[in-house]
Amino acid sequence: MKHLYVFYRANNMKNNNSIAAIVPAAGVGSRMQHSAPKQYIKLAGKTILEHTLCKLSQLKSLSQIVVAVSQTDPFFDSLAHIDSRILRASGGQERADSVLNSLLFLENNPPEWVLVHDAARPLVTINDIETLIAHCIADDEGGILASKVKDTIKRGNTHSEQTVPRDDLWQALTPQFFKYDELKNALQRALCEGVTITDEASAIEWANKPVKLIAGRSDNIKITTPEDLDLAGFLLNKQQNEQAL
Ligand SMILES: Nc1ccn([C@@H]2O[C@H](COP(=O)(O)OP(=O)(O)OP(=O)(O)O)[C@@H](O)[C@H]2O)c(=O)n1
Ligand SMILES: C[C@](O)(CO)[C@H](O)COP(=O)(O)O
Repeated sequence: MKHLYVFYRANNMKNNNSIAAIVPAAGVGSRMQHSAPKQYIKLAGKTILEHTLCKLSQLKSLSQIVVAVSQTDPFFDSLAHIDSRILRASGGQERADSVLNSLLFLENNPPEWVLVHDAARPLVTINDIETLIAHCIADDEGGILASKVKDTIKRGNTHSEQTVPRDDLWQALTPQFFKYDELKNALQRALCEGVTITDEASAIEWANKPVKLIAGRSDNIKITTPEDLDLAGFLLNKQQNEQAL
């Protein structure tokens, strides 16, 4: 019995304050209308996914970088050179399924925290990620990068019916940073009950747990439609030039 207990502890105990990154990269990019999934479009010399992984690989605090890709993804092997911490998990039908699969992939040696970051957001800065992690760990609460809505917001379909007060409106960005157990349980339960989950915070909110809003740069855009490509390419080049100085 004692042996069994020791075996259980060794295999299921979380490393204190350990952090694994999860990168959902199994989407098809339907809104991009490109021949390949958008994460494999090349901008400023690298694919979007390579840019994202190069950013995360600068974070020494990460124990693993789990990338969820579709089962037929032919490109994953070409990413291994970026960082030895990169591991492959299976993508799912929706983004939330890809994240849950990645959490389950980590189940045998779970980290204390997970940092979930879209493959499609290569412009995130290390400074913003470190700020998010520091605030959440200091307060022992999960949170997300978000940017305050800047434009006047209208509600309506063909005609504007209302101007929506925006004082407390934020755009959700990634990374989103939560305790491993809390996120896995919330996501599993919410998906089981058929709740629509578009980001990790929506699962945590549904579970009535707090989500910190940490102001991040609004140019951490999610590359979604063709008109995002020129802007993202310009900003990636700018970041690379600044880093080279
Ligand atoms: N089944 C899915 C769907 C999305 N994603 C990932 O989640 C991130 C954000 O999703 P989104 O921008 O919506 O990507 P796509 O689903 O690829 O785009 P679209 O909705 O236009 O098809 C992307 O990095 C995408 O690869 C994923 O891992 N698994
Ligand atoms: C997680 C996310 O990037 C936050 O903005 C977003 O929810 C991804 O999905 P979307 O359906 O494209 O909003």
